[in-house]
Amino acid sequence: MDYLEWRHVFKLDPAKEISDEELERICESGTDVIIVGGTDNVTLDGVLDLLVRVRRFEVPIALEISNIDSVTPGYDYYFIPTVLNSDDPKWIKNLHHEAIKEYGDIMVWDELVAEGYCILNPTCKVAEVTKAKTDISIDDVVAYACMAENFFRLPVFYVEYSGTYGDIEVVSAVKNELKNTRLFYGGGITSAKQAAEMAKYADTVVVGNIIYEDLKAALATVKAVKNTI
Ligand SMILES: CC(C)=CCC/C(C)=C/CC/C(C)=C/CC/C(C)=C/CC/C(C)=C/CC/C(C)=C/CC/C(C)=C/COP(=O)(O)OP(=O)(O)O
Ligand SMILES: O=P(O)(O)OC[C@@H](O)CO
Ligand SMILES: [Mg+2]
Repeated sequence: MDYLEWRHVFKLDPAKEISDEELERICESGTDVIIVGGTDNVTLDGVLDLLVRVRRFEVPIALEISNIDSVTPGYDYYFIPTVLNSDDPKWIKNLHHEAIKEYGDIMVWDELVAEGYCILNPTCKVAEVTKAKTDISIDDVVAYACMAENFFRLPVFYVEYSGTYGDIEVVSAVKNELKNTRLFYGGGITSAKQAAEMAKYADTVVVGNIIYEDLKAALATVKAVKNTI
């Protein structure tokens, strides 16, 4: 699977506006993939609009499913989050159970990539929605990573600080733990310097909100990540 080689990801939120010119710069930036995803106001219209517009370019496109009503065929990959540090089974496995019961027969399993999320910014929307337990120690996070890799055998463990720059100690401890599962880091990257710092530990660095706030700064993260070994 190509995602094993991705170093840099731009995450586009289907609930937010982006002009054709800005989108072209993102798609032609040298990023490895565009992931389409967000927490709320994710609609089928928004998901289809980005699919059609990004398809004009060569970059692969993945949908990170946040609700079942906005899923459409046509994406290269489907990323399925399960929030390991949520206290509500809905976000760990119940929505997934419902989806598989309803659509299991038509699913193309090879296109699906399960992601074990550990959400660590207490004030972000996704933490609030999924009732994530964010006040946890580094040892707790490392244990979730170990669980993702060795117990559930998930291909991706996602350290999520959505909206705020994360703790490098946490990311580095998780990296030391993981052998096969890929480490995605996302949250609060606003500069090339921060992107390069996280790229020292994370296999894949995800850049989201800054696209909508400072496109030039967002574009600079691509080279920063790619140049970090
Ligand atoms: C070809 C075809 C149609 C195939 C698909 C078949 C199919 C139906 C497959 C579904 C398989 C399946 C098991 C689906 C699971 C369904 C589901 C709804 C699961 C729940 C996923 C989940 C836990 C969502 C919670 C939210 C979450 C973790 C979202 C990820 C994105 C994220 C963290 C965004 C960050 O938030 P953002 O919006 O950026 O925040 P700000 O606005 O504050 O920036
Ligand atoms: O939007 P930011 O804070 O860059 O976070 C990226 C991504 O991890 C969100 O799911
Ligand atoms: Mg966002």
